[in-house]
Amino acid sequence: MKLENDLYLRALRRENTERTPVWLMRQAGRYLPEYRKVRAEAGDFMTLASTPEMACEVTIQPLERFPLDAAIIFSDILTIPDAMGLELYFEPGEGPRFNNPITDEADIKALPVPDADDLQYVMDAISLTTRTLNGRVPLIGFSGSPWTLLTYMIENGGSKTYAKSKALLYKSPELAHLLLDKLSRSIIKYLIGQIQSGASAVQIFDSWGGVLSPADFQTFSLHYMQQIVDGLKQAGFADTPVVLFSKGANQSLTAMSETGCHGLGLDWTINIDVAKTLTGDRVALQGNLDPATLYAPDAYIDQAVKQVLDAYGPGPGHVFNLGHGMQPDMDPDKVAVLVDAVRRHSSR
Ligand SMILES: Cc1c2[nH]c(c1CCC(=O)O)Cc1[nH]c(c(CCC(=O)O)c1C)Cc1[nH]c(c(CCC(=O)O)c1C)Cc1[nH]c(c(C)c1CCC(=O)O)C2
Repeated sequence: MKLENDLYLRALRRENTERTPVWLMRQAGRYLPEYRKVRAEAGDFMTLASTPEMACEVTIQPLERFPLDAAIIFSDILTIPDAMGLELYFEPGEGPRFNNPITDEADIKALPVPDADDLQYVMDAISLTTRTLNGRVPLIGFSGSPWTLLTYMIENGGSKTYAKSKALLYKSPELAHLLLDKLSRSIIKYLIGQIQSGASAVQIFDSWGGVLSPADFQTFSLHYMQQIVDGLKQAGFADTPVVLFSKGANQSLTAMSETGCHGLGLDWTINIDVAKTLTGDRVALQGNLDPATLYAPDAYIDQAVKQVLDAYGPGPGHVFNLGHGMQPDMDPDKVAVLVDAVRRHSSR
């Protein structure tokens, strides 16, 4: 499909753009009253995510308010563990949980590697959203990284210490590798299905890559993201941009830039000019305003946006974003201020 606005894809390919494209992680969600309305009609999160008409509607909601340069399909990273049979649900106020958590070695050995068909509702949501967008902006597909999905599966939800996940890595590394390998094979199929359904680029959320030491990050996270980048290329999707976002893993940015991915997402704890030096001209960079900046007065947001743009400089390969996702208590009007600031300060 011919895109009316392909700034995001051109920036990921490090081509010159007339201004810096912008989208925001978690741009659809609870900070938008129109999201909360559809969410209430759906009843629970999985009904919302697995009903293509609803997923399409909430994907497009932020684009109706703000002139964003990309949409990201409304779904969740935990759809793969769900399709593996763990049965995802959300406990209000407690975050994600599984009805069938992993309890022992046999559970890991018995896990299937789902096909894209086993996540047909995601494929249907992507095709419907691509058709509805009708070329307005690119649609981003996504998945969790193998390591980040492992943590949710092993901890049965979020964690502060990742004690069970790390114990698995150190006590039973072969079992950890078996699980990470099953996850990366599932993710390759899932992302191929998403691209075939209409996604123009894919992002891998390695939200908890930063809780590993750099050496463990290499062995248990980056190695498997590399398999995914290679797997997509081998399957004939070398032209579809892949963005890796490992939060808190800035020490490994150079290694990540050597995987053959197109772009790296940055959290806000590194200056983007430093990241540029570490990654050379190998990748585009996405980021990296501290999301908490959205709690600041408008003039502060405006200047903070300008600082990130100035630090990156005028060269190609920058996609503006936050360093992590939007929070439910953020004010939508502040997003308008941010997006306007990116457009004004980056016009060339
Ligand atoms: C770690 C992670 C998850 N999910 C995701 C990540 C990686 C990104 C990150 O690091 O923030 C990814 C995700 N989750 C969601 C999206 C939608 C697309 C978008 O960015 O707009 C994306 C890209 C929707 C969602 N996924 C979820 C919500 C909120 C649930 C709701 O509306 O009830 C949304 C909008 C649920 C979810 N899903 C997850 C958590 C921790 C939660 C919050 C639980 C809670 O606070 O109750 C796991």
